[in-house]
Amino acid sequence: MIQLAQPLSQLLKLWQQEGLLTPLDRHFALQMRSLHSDGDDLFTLICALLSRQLSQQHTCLPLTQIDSDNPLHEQHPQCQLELSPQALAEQLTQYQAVSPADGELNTPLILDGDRLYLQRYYQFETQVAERLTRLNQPLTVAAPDKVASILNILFAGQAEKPDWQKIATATAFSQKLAVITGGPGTGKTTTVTKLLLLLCLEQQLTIKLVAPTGKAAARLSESIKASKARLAQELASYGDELDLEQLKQVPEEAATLHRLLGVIPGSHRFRHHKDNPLRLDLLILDEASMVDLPMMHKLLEALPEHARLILLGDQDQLASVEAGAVLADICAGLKQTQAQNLDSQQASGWRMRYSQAKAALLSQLTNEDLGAYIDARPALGDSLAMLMHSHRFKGDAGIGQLAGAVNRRDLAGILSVWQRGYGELSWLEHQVTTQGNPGLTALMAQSVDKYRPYLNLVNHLANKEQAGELDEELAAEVDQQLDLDEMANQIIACFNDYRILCAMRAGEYGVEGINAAVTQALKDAHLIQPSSEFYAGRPIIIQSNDYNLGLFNGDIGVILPGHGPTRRLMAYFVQADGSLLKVLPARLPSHETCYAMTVHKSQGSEFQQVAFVLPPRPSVAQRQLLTKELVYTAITRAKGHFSCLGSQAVFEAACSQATLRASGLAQRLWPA
Ligand SMILES: Nc1ncnc2c1ncn2[C@@H]1O[C@H](COP(=O)(O)OP(=O)(O)OP(=O)(O)O)[C@@H](O)[C@H]1O
Repeated sequence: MIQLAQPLSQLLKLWQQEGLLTPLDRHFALQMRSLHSDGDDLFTLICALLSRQLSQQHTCLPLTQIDSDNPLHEQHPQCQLELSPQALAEQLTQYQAVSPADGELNTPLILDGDRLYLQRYYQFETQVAERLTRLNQPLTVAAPDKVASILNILFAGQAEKPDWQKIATATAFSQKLAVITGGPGTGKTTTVTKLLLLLCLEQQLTIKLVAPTGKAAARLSESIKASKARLAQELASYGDELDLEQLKQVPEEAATLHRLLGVIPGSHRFRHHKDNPLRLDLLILDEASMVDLPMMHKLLEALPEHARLILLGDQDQLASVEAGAVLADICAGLKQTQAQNLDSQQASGWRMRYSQAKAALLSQLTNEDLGAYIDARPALGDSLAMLMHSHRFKGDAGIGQLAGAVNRRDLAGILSVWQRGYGELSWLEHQVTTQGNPGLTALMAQSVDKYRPYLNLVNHLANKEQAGELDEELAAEVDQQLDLDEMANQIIACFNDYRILCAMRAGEYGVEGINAAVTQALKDAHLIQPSSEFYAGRPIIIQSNDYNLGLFNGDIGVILPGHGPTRRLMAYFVQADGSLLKVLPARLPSHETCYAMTVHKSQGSEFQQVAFVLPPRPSVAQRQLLTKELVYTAITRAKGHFSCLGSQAVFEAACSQATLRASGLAQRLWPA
């Protein structure tokens, strides 16, 4: 059944040394071998492969994807399987540790068709699918004509036909689950704000807004506030027809998911769960693409049975850092092959699928003809709404064009966007020689220039600090005059104008190398004085959760002189509600400098200007991480300017590779 060049325990060690397995993968396999089999090599190998899948953020091991000639993808294969996937599946069910999906499920491993799961992940996946399917149900619309007339006012003067924002609002109003997806600037927040106003006009609901990170929650609050202000202006002339006072009732404060679920310090469990559900009628979750399968499971478990759920996000962005690609799986049923793609509005490769009843109701509410989108098997389609048209990247603006071409994996299109010479795009070419890399030197010069306004503000504040050290009374006076908090807010906002995003962590062109290089360049330009670990102006990113302090993985802060006569250095963070959190540097959980950060960590954030760094000569392992979702996410973090330090070959190779996460969720939600 299995051919090995050496005893398996030696091979496991070798594979770990070669980076083909993590230490955890090897230990898991050895543990399972000793607990659940009498040293069976096939079983042990399969356990190692399953654990490796989980380490690579897949939720299961599809047996059909195992390369029987070279299961570990080694350079010189040392292991061969002599079983077809079917025979392997049959063999697996012989082991006591494996049970079939329709069985008792009290074994550590579950085999569902050709997919092998850890029991826990099988349960996460099936329960998430079951709850989403249960949420996919229509709500009674008591007064459809009234709702239709309000929608007409909310979406008056829209040129787009059909008006997908209006349809999305009607979908979310009339369905217990709504998933509103779209790229940056397609109007997700605008749509949700109009929906919230419609709900406030029609019903009394307890509504909560959440996002996966503090940064994303803060941005959601800001966007909703801005959108409410725009809406108030747009609707000013409709005061007789709409009770505009209700706009004030539209909630705008967003919390993090952790905060909503109630963190219990020192525990992985949350205060809210199945037996202590959240107290709300409607939950709106933004940046849903960042939520992994286990977290989505926890959230759905804590959602009270009667509650409605709205997910917002961009299905084309990087999948979650941990296992699964939940939002992409939810949208999977709308993905079309070229031949099925009948209509230019959905030219992006997506097409809506409505039941007859839903299409009729949506047509009644929106006066849009949706007959072309009726599907005999709509599955989750009635709950989905996709916004395709970006209002941010107007006309032929470069960032939007580039993001679109990358998303379509259109290499000729990508090249032509770069060649058109848009002012908002710039390319820095790697020219690595023994003398150095002029491309990197140019990136450093650009970064000194872009971080200069931020550091000038910091130094302005630090100079006041010196005045404080000299004289306590004067310091107190300066405190009053200055409103330090306001200044800290300004400084953090200024820091967020520019960011370097790296494809990877390690190496000269990863976050570590680029941070060291920028620190040196800023020091040479006399903008910072990094004589000790903490210095005024050092930006930091938190790397673990500290529930007591209220700091979470990915939170970004800056080190600044604090209040009071001593003006000790403090780390300042803007929290989800916009308030400032100040922490003594010595108390910070693990953190690192963040002039540069990974693209993964940048999800949920936006910057006026982004510089993206690709490695000049990626290793085999690094190449696997370079995907079109990574490049798309990096580009769409930029609002005003995007530059890339790279080489054409690496950029194109990354854009040619799409992320594929093994999961059974899409099939459960969209049965064939
Ligand atoms: N139908 C529309 N017509 C004109 N402008 C619009 C329309 N919808 C949205 N906009 C504008 O586009 C910009 C982006 O809208 P919005 O913030 O709602 O998008 P979003 O999808 O939530 O973006 P992000 O993904 O960045 O959060 C806003 O300035 C908004 O005013």
